[in-house]
Amino acid sequence: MRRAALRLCTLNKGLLTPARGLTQGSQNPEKQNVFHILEACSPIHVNHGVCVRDKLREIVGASTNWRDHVKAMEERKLLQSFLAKSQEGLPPRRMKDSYIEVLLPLGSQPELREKYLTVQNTVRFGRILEDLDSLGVLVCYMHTRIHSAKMSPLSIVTALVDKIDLCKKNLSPEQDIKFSGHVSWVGKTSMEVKMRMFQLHGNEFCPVLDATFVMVARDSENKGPAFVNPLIPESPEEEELFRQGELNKGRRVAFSSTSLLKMAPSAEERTTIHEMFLSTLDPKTISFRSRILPPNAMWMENSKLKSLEICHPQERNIFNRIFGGFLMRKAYELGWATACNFGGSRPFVVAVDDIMFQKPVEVGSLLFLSSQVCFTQGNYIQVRVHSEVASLQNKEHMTTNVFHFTFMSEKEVPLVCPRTYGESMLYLDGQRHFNSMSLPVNLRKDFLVEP
Ligand SMILES: CCCCCCCCCCCCCCCCCC(=O)SCCNC(=O)CCNC(=O)[C@H](O)C(C)(C)COP(=O)(O)OP(=O)(O)OC[C@H]1O[C@@H](n2cnc3c(N)ncnc32)[C@H](O)[C@@H]1OP(=O)(O)O
Repeated sequence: MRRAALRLCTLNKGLLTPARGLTQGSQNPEKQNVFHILEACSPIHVNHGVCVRDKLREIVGASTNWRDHVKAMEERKLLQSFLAKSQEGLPPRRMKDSYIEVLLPLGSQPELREKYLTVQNTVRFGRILEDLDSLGVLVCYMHTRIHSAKMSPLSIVTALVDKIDLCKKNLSPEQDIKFSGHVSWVGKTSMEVKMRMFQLHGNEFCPVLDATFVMVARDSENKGPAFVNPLIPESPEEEELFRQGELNKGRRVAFSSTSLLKMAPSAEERTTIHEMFLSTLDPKTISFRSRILPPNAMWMENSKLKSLEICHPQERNIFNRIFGGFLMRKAYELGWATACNFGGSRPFVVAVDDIMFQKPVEVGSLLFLSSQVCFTQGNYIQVRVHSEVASLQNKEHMTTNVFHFTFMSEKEVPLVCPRTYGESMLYLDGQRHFNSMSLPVNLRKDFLVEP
């Protein structure tokens, strides 16, 4: 029985109330044609849709031309001396110090809308993943900023998308979207960031998405770890958020230590797999070797889709590696196509969890994405996308990311049947991811988030 699927976005009312000077851009008609970063203390208004990235580029001094990227990285080496020797040497920060809001004016900028549009007149979720990634990093730069320095000595990278839960709302490409985010927990070199997304309905921004990312600070050259400012919770709500961050870290450690790559499945899981195996034996032959598909089922291997990306400089991030958001968009779109192909209708995403960025992807890499359905139940399709890069010298492949997406189809989908032991482990891993969410989701017509 599925325990959970979709968490409702709940706004912590009263928490991190915007400071003086913070405005909701779309309520001001004069500002509707600009993309805002609305920081708690100093609102910044920029005149085009990539201002979060421009701001990030400014913070780290990234080059805008690829031919200058080596020089820009050389200049960043000089910032090493600004790195703290210990965390205690850094001033503590409050949650509101990193709080920012960003407005995506889809409602008023038709040229921007094109980038976000699906053929079904909904918003491309892959684009939202890119925006969340950039915003998460910007939030961390707000937390760690050195007021006296123009550039940050830190290289902040995405380590994990812990989870993204979507609320039951249409995402219209014709209404403004607002993002907000702040640091909610810090370790020594890592920061948990909570982000929310809202869409304008009438005069009100309604919550549509909750996301938790973990970012890691590295030195100026992105070669070793670097300390981040401590975080001081200021109210009972903030203390609760901080405590939750601590628990999240513990949960991740526990989840990873019981990984099927390290430990045998539980007794219940073994029974599940054996029963599935028995259901695929041909009763006529009385043999373990003749396998047939049960009714309304598909072999897992037949659900696979693959793609290849050549990682051009255009897709680089501010540290001259491939932008995490781009990797997520590509994996998401392949995952969506896999679910679409499997379920025979256009599915919509209900949750994303545990996207681990294990290794950076270098510019120029060949990125191999491999996607498959690993678990299904009712209308739900759990998809796993594995990405690896090939070294051109020795042809070795190295895993860079594993992505987990939960989709919902309009109609009931076939069972997915593992044939080998390895596939059975994928099935159980998919089931674990599927069960790790919190509330049941009922199929709703107004819940449409497409690629
Ligand atoms: C005209 C255009 C021109 C444009 C030019 C510019 C173009 C701009 C376009 C893009 C703009 C936007 C870019 C914004 C940047 C986006 C970010 C990225 O893309 S980033 C790209 C995508 N991302 C990447 O490429 C990252 C790839 N991954 C890595 O590099 C490494 O795995 C690692 C650094 C993340 C961790 O290395 P590891 O050796 O394990 O490190 P340690 O053992 O030292 O631990 C350090 C801390 O990390 C913690 N921790 C670790 N893992 C996890 C986890 N899974 N879960 C949770 N926590 C984790 C660990 O607990 C510890 O915490 P603490 O106790 O100290 O507090």
